[in-house]
Amino acid sequence: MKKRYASTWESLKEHQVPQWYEDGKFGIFIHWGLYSVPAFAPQTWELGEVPPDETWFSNNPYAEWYYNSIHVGYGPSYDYHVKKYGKDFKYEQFADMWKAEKWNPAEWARLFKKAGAEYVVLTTKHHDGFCLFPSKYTDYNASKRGPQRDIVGDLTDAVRGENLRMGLYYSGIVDWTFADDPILNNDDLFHTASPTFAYADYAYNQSMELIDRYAPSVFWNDIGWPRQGEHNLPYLLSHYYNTVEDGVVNDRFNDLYYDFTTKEYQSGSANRREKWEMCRGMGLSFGYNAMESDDKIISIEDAISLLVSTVANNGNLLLNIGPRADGTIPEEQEKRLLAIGEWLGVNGEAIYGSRCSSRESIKYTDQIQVHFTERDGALYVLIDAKGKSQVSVTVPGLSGNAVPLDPKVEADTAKIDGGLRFTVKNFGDSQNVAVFRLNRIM
Ligand SMILES: C[C@@H]1N[C@H](CNC(=O)c2cc3ccccc3o2)[C@@H](O)[C@H](O)[C@@H]1O
Repeated sequence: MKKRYASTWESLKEHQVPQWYEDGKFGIFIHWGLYSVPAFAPQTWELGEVPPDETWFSNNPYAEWYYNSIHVGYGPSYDYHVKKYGKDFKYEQFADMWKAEKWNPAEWARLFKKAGAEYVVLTTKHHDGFCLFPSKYTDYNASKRGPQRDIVGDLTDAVRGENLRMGLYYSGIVDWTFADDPILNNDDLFHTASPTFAYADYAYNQSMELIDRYAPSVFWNDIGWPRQGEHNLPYLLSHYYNTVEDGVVNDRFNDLYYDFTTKEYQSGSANRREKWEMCRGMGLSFGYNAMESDDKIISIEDAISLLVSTVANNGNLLLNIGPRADGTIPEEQEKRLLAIGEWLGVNGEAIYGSRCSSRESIKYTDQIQVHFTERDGALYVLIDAKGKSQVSVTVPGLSGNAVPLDPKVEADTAKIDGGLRFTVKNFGDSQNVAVFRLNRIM
C-alpha cells in the first residue's frame, strides 16, 4: 500500500531514507551549462579552506560562478572575460554558443555505470538561471537556446537505461535572472539573493515541473529556499514523496527538513548516526575549468580514500564531473571514474549495501588509516595506506580469519596483543586500499 504524505512537517518526518540511497554509496554529480562555454576560474582554494568573504567571492574557483565573478567587476575572471570576450560581451550570449554538438548521453551513462555509480545528479538550473529542461516558466532554456534539446530528459532516459537512479539539482534561492547584485559574502548569498514573492513562486513552480516531468530519485536543492516560499515547502515535499515514494532530499532547504545532510569539500560536518553525503569537484570547481590541469585534480588514490572514509562513516560520495561545452568529458576526469569503477569491481562487496560499523575508523598516521564496514554478518577491514607499497597495522580487539577481497593482495594476518596484525606486502589491483572480510563480527 503506497503511503500518502500530507502537506505537513509532521507527515514528512515519517519519511524514511530509502534502502537504495543507503546501499548506493556512490553518485556522479554533473555541473553542465552556459558556464561550460567560458570554462574559466582561478585555481585558488577548496570551499572551507578560507572564509566565504570578498577574497573568496572575487577569486572564486567555481567556474560555474562565472556570471557573478565577472559581475563583481574586478579579479581574475573579470580580467579574463574582458580580454577574451570584451567588456560589452553579455553572459547571456553564451546561450547561443553552447551547442553540445558532441554530446552522447548514452555514452555518459555507460561511463557512469563503469565507474560503479548507483545514481547521477544533474544541474537543471544553476545560479545563472539557465534551465537545461523545457520549462514553461522561462524561454531561457536549452530546448529554446543553444543545444535545442531537453538535456535533462535525454540524460534521464540514458541513465535509467543503465539502471542507475537519476537525481536533479536545482538552485532554489539564487537565480541571477531575478536578482544579480554581485555576491561578495555569505550574507548576500543566503539573504538578499532573489528576495521577491514572484521568485519564490517561480522556484516552487519549476520544482513542481521537474518532479512531474522527471520523477527524480533525488531532489538536490542548493544553498537554500526562498524565505517567502518556506510555507510552500510542505506542499512541495509531500507532492515530491507522493510522486516519488523512494525519493530523497538534501539539507539545503534552510535547515527545515532533510533525508540526508551534506558536506561540500571542507565545508560542513557529518554525524555518523545520520545519513549524509559528501560532494566535491574533481578539482577545485564543479563546472569545467579549462585551466585545470591533471596535477590540480584529485588523485585516484585520494578519490578512493575519500570514497572509503565517507562510506565507513555512514556517508555517500557524490563526485562531480564538469563536462566541456561540446559534451565531451575531459580525459583526466574519465580516468578517475574508470579507476574508481575498477576498485569497486574488486572491493565493492565491502561498500555497496554495507552499513557503517560500530567500530570507528582508526588513524595511525596521515597516510595510514583503517576503516570498517559491515554487511550480512561480515565485518570488512579496509586498510588505506596512501603512497605505501607495504604496510603493517594491528587492529585491536579483532580476531578471526581475515580474507582479502582482491586475490592479488598479498597479506598475512596474525593474532597479536589482543588484536589482529595485518601485513600487506602487495596491494594487487586495489590501488592504496586493501580490503579484508572477517566472517564473524567480534
Ligand atoms: C554543489 C555546489 N554548491 C554550491 C553552494 N554550496 C552551498 O550552498 C553549501 C555548501 C555547504 C556545505 C555544508 C553544508 C551546507 C552547504 O551548502 C554552489 O555555489 C556551487 O556552484 C555548486 O553548485
